Amino acid sequence: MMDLDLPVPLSASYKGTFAYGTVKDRIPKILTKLVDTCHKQVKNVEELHGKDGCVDALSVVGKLSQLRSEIMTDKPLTYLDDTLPDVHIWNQRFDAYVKDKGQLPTWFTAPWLYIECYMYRKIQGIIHKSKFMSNFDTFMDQKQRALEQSLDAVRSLTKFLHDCTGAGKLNDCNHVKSLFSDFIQISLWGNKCDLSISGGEENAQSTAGPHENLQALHKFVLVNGIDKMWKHLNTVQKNKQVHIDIILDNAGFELFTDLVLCEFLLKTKLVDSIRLHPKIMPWFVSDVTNSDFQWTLDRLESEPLDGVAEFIGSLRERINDKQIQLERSDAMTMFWSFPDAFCRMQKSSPQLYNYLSKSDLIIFKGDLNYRKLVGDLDWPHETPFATTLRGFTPAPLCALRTSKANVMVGLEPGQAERAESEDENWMVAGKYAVIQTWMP
Ligand SMILES: O=P(O)(O)OC[C@@]1(O)O[C@H](CO)[C@@H](O)[C@@H]1O
Ligand SMILES: [Mn+2]
Repeated sequence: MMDLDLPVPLSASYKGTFAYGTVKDRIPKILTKLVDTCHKQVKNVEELHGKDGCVDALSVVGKLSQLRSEIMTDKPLTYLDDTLPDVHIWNQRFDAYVKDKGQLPTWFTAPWLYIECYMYRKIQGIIHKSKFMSNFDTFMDQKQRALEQSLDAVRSLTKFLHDCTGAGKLNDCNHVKSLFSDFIQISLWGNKCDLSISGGEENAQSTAGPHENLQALHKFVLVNGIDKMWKHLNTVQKNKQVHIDIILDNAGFELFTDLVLCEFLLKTKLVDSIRLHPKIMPWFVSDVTNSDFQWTLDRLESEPLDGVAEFIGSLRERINDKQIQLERSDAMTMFWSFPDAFCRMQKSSPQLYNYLSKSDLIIFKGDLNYRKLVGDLDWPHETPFATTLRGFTPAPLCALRTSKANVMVGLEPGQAERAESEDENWMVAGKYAVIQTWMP
């Protein structure tokens, strides 16, 4: 598709849009919480490293406060001057913007996807440059609190998994297909538990999990590609071992729903191996890093109720047997925190693209991944999903996304209007969702 035909990128330059509200209100709120978290660290760093530590920690607080102020006053973004391995990518994107637009990118005028990703990368650069806080995960306490608040749902979902997949329960193919649909939807709705949309406010699965009311949630799934995925996996399974990839999103309850989905897919032998792709750095408040993955397993394997500890034990066996693998290499994980639409992956991360081209199915979790799949452009809602991928088709793929940004494609005529009439915030409240597939 020629660039001149493309819709405009979502941007905070359009007052009243969700992007505008995000940059004007939600991002400053996230940064306020971040400054507060780092301020609370000053004492700890001083106790460990004396005066130097205090000065260093206060410098981090000062830089984060300055970042917040620059956003709120729509100042230009700046070159990144840290030593993280992807810094050149970010400065290349900065130069390309200036060359293309003839002006510096600012928070309210540059594309929303670029400035929001840039913000989280800038935070990481500030932290990484500090002398004594360079490995501090500024969102760790929020992520860990969110898991603690979701424990009832974790226990309930573990029991649900156990009851559904116990001895003799997986003999009937139609029943397995029905369970496949359930566990895909459970992983989908796990995506509501995201700490960026909530501006860092608590957003755990504090009620019983989505498995308790899938029927009621069903009408909010606007595009449902479950049948296509079921047929695809069964077709592949007839000819070869099935390997899939899950591009993870949020830690906490969402990660748990993804692990439950993995267990179901492996136990039913629908899939033979799964690679999970975390973020390389703390990202969009609650996105899962390798460290988050590890402490989540460590925390839950000491959870005595409802078989949670035993479930984690069986997951660890699958990890040891390489049926479940967590991607750890920087070269493969770095891309997920670039500001790029996924149609740029083949150029900016060929190793990852070539790896994903061998996958039998790539499942993209969450809203930010969806925004990158479709380029965060203001597509008409009835634009076919395949069109919006703009050639990003390394393998059969599926987006499991609760909608938290005002971009939604692949709808039938009238669907958007009906949803809008039901709820004016239908695209941004995480209430509606898509299970959107692309199959060759
Ligand atoms: O990718 P996720 O965790 O489902 O959602 C990320 C998110 O909360 O952050 C951005 C807004 O700040 C949006 O993409 C979305 O609302
Ligand atoms: Mn997220």
